[in-house]
Amino acid sequence: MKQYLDLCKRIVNEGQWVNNARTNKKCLTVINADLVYDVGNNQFPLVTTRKSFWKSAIAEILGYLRGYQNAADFRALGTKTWDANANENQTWLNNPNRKGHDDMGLIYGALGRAFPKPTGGHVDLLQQIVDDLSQGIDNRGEILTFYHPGAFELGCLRPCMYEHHFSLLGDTLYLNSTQRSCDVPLGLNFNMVQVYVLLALMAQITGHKPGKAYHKIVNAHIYEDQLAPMRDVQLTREPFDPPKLIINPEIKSLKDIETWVTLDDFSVEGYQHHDAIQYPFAV
Ligand SMILES: Nc1nc(=O)c2c([nH]1)NC[C@@H]1CN(c3ccc(C(=O)N[C@@H](CCC(=O)O)C(=O)O)cc3)CN21
Ligand SMILES: O=c1ccn([C@H]2C[C@H](O)[C@@H](COP(=O)(O)O)O2)c(=O)[nH]1
Repeated sequence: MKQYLDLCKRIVNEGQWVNNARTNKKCLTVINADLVYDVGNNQFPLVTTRKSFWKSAIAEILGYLRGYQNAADFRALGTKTWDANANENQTWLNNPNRKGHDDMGLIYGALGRAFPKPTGGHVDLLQQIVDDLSQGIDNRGEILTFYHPGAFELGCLRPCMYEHHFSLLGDTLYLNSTQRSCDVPLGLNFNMVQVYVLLALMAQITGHKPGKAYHKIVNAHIYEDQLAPMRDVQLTREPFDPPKLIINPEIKSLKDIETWVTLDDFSVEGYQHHDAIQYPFAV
């Protein structure tokens, strides 16, 4: 929580205004932030200075792991967070590659679970990583990437958290996640949860202890219409102690994640938080 608040304060105090053409809004921006989550010691990085809808964040990461590319599938899992990008962005609505209502196109897991090979065919990057890690193999390239510049025109948004690199040291699993662009009031609130859950789940299904997750953010910003609630409300509040995340120990394989896991398999213990803040969302 402290590292999140420090980043928010840094943007407010030192950020520079940058015009964003895609959203037609100005963003107060800093470059580079490195956050670390101690998954092994269950230091769940949940924001306490406002109510966090953490289940929605977990639904997003489950959808990515399943390779979903339709906002209706995300809604069925328990989050509406992709509705606007799928259905309200004029550039995407005008894109001939959009396959109709709720289509998000070739993004995130849809790419990572079927990454096109230059020689034809696809690779399921996630399945390969799970297979390697389950056998205790770390080939120093256990990288789940969602980044394919040739596919940008086929999706509603380029992936923000675009790469997750897993590493084994002995029986402990580590994760380095990289994010190119970060909406700190809204997106990061979710992304911290997702990096944490991704390492916790991958350790659980591959039979390892979770270690630390390292989250690198390149462009960290606050949109112009989010600045006042962040500076004048959220940053005036004192954080509470972090809660604990509990994951159903019956989740034992990637198949389990693909077939029966729901948000009921996750719970949070001891979550004390301040009131909700509704931040504006830039489509
Ligand atoms: N501008 C922007 N910021 C983002 O963070 C973002 C995008 N676009 N587009 C793609 C995804 C969608 N994400 C979203 C979308 C909506 C919320 C949101 O509205 N959150 C509210 C309530 C969530 C709920 O009730 O489920 C919040 O208060 O956190 C969060 C992340 C993250 N990503
Ligand atoms: O997981 C996510 C997904 C998206 N975001 C934010 C970061 C930006 O504010 C927008 C994406 O806009 P681009 O013009 O494609 O950079 O969404 C996030 O923080 N986390």
